[in-house]
Amino acid sequence: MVSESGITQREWAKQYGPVVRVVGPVGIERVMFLRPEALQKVMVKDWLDYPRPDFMRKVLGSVTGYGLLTVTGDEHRQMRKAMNPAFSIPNLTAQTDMYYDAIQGLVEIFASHTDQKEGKIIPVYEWMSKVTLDIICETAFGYRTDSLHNPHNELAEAYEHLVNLQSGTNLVKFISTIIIPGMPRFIQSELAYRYRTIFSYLPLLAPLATLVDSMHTIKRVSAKMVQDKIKESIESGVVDGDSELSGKKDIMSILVRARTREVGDGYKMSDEAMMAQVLTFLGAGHETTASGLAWVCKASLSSLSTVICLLTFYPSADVMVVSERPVSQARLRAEVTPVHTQNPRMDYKTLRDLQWLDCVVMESLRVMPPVPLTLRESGKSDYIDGYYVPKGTLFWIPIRVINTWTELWGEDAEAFRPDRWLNLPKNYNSTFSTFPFIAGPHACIGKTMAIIEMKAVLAALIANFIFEPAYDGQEAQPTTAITMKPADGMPLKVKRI
Ligand code: HEM
Repeated sequence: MVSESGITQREWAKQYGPVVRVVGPVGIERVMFLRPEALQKVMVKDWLDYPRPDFMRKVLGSVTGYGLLTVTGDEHRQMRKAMNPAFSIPNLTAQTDMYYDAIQGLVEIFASHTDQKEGKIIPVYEWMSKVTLDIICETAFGYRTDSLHNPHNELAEAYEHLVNLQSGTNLVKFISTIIIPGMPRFIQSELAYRYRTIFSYLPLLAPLATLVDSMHTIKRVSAKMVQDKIKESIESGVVDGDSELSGKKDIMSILVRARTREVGDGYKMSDEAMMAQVLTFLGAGHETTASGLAWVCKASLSSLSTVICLLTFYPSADVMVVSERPVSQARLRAEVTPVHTQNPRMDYKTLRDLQWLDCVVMESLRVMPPVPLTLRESGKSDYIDGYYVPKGTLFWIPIRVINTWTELWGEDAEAFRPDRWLNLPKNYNSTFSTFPFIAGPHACIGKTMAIIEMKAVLAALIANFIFEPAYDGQEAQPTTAITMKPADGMPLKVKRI
């Protein structure tokens, strides 16, 4: 069993093909399907019959609240309908400029840390985490965190502790405690917070001490953000019928304005649901984008690091051949620099239309998806892809395996090769051939925002800096847990251009 996320499943797919069934230690059946028709049935057509498993909702709920990421059925449908307008293209277009104060801060910090000759080794993931936290707080809540300049920002510190808990062992410990009846409610209580240090003395419960402590801070800050938004909307006299784009453009302001209208069948988002969305956006939209950016930096910012990265991820002779193709760095800088020089605050449309930037970001999300795997459970017995799947079966939705399936992407499927996006495989399916944001009613609501945000940060970095491996033989070290972040914080040598 390989510990890196999605790798074991990939080996199984290579050995057994697109349908794999595993019987676990206590007889629990797990299955994995790769073909588009099977994914279409489970994730799109019959999605209500294949919900997220209960334990997964409890784990996610304890960190991201009971918002869009955890609710299901009708409640999910209503909530999603209420939230979709806040993620519309016109709104994203209006929001893109809000990314740039944080991006400019990041560029200035990197510039002050580095020079043109020697460069300096910078823990890239740490800074990606700060810039994405500042961007999500600004765009989602109109709240200035400025964790880039404030190393002790309480929200940034709380998330750092929480994210550092991510490991396969901690996840197993956490799942086995969270399924105890009453536990999800208990760990959110004041009592658990007051006596949290006791957890650290009990090996199975030790990670809970950090979780309870961090979540207490995150919830306190989040509650203040929601209260401020509601107060602001009352003071500014939000009236029924205000359009999404009138007034403030952050997502919460739009949701507060949307509360003055019903989305049909009498649904209006409660204060509690608003609070859950804050936790959801912070939990789902921050670490994922930070990891995505860290991987794309490693994969694309210098031809040298691209070679090393390819050798590291995929140490095979084939890949070495691939890495000798004219690759990303020079091409990306040549594309981005003239546009960036004209206007460093590139708008939505410019970022969307830069072709090689798009290839690089999409290829990185394909090969190193920040969420490498998710789960579903069958609520009914049925045939899928010709196989009988009984009710109660656990499904791996093996995002990383789907993204690098040789049957579709060819023999070099695991190689980072952005130019494949200029000539997609004949049987490429835009919904099911790459799955970093999954598909169907539970598909990532922040997909377009995440891609545009990654492009904006990457474009600013590539126009200003050269990135190289921090040391000879540097290897990519993906963690194995819910998200796939670099275990070593991804140190890279950064030089000013
Ligand atoms: C590169 C960055 C991102 C990646 C790879 C990513 C990936 C995903 C994936 C795989 C899911 C489905 C999880 C499941 O159902 O098992 C998801 C759901 C979700 N994501 Fe993202 N995400 C990213 C960024 C964001 C951002 C920026 C936001 C918000 C601002 C966001 C908000 C959400 C929400 C609310 C859901 C739940 C959707 C629903 O069930 O209706 N994500 N994301």
